[in-house]
Amino acid sequence: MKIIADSAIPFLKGVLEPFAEVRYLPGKAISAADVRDADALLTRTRTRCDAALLAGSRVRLVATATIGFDHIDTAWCATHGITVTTAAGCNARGVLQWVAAVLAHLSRTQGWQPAARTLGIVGVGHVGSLVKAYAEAWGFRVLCCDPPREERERCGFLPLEEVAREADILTFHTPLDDTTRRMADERLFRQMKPGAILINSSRGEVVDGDALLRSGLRWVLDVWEHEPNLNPQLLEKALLATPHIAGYSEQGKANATAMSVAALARCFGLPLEGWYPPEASPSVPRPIAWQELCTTIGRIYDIEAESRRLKERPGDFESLRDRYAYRREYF
Ligand SMILES: NC(=O)C1=CN([C@@H]2O[C@H](COP(=O)(O)OP(=O)(O)OC[C@H]3O[C@@H](n4cnc5c(N)ncnc54)[C@H](O)[C@@H]3O)[C@@H](O)[C@H]2O)C=CC1
Ligand SMILES: O=C(O)C(=O)[C@H](O)COP(=O)(O)O
Repeated sequence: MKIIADSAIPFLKGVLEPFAEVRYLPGKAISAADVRDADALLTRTRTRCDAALLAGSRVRLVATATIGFDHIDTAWCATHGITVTTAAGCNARGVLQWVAAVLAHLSRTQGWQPAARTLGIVGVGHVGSLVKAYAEAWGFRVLCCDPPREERERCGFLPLEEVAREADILTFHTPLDDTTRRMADERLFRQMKPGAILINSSRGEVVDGDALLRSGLRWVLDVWEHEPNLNPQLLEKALLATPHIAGYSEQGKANATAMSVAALARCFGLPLEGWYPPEASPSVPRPIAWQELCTTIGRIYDIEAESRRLKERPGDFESLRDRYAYRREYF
C-alpha cells in the first residue's frame, strides 16, 4: 500500500510506516505523477484534488486534515469511486480563540464593552456555534444567519440582510460553495452600518475584496482571495491581518491528523482506530469570563504582532503558515 501525505501535516511521521510506504511532499508540489500509483492521499488545503490530479491513479481515499473541503472536487471523486473524508470540526476551537483574540483587540483599541455591541454570525456550524455560545456569555447581542439550519430546525436565525443591517461586527463562518461565494458583496455592504467591522476566517472568496475596499466598512481578515497573493490595499487597511492560521491550534492540528488516520484505518482495515498523537496536550474546554479573556489572551496569542509581521512581509504568507508555532487551546 502506498500513501502520499502533505509533509506539513503534523504528528504523522512514523504512524503509518508499519503498514504502508509513505511519501511526504509539500502540498503545493503534489502532482499527478506522484499520486498515480498511490492508494490514498492525506491532504490539506494546499492541494487541488480534482480530475487533473487524480484521473488514472489508483487512489481510493482522499482524506483532508482540514474542516474546509473546497479544494476537493467531491462530485468528481464520487463518480470515480474515490472516498473523500474531512476532519469536521477539528480546529473549530482554534478558530474560536482567533475570533476571541480579534474581539479582545477591538474592545481594547476602540474602548467598548461587549454589551454595547451587536455581533452578527453568518454560518452557525462547528465554529459559528462556539462563537455564538461564548459571545453571548461575554454579553454581546448576537444575531445569527444560517439558512440551511433555519430551514431544518426553525431555530430563529435571521436572513443575512437583517443580520448585516443590525451588526456592529459581522463574522463569517460558512463553507465556500456556490451559495456563499462572494455572499459578502457590494449589495450587502450597502446595507451595513457605516464603519461596521467585517471579520472573515472562512474562505477569502466568500468576500468580494474590491467591493470591501470601496465600502466604508472596516475589516479583519485571516483568509484572502487568491492566497498567497494578497491584495496589498486590503492588507494595508485591515485592522488585523493574519495568514490563514485562525484554526492553527495544537489541539486542532492533532484532532485533524487523528481524524485522517482514523479515515485511513476504516478504509483500509488498519489497526489504528482510536489513535491520537501521544505528544499533543489535551484540550481544556471551559467557559472564560470576558475580563479573564482580555487579560490572558495576549500571553497565549499575540495577534497584533502576527498582523504586523504579515503586513511587513506579505511575501512570507506561506512560510509564516509553514513555520507556525501552533497555539495552545486554553478554553
Ligand atoms: N481560517 C481557518 O483557519 C479555518 C477556516 N475554516 C473555514 O470555516 C468554515 C466553517 O467551518 P465549520 O463551522 O466547522 O463548518 P460547518 O460545516 O460545521 O458549519 C458551516 C455552517 O454554515 C452554514 N451555511 C452553509 N451555507 C450557508 C449560507 N449560504 N449562509 C449562511 N450559512 C450557511 C451551514 O448550514 C453550517 O451550519 C469551513 O468550511 C472552512 O472553510 C475552518 C477552519 C479553520
Ligand atoms: O481547516 C480548515 O478548513 C482550514 O482552513 C485550516 O485550518 C487551514 O488548513 P491547512 O493550512 O492545514 O491547509
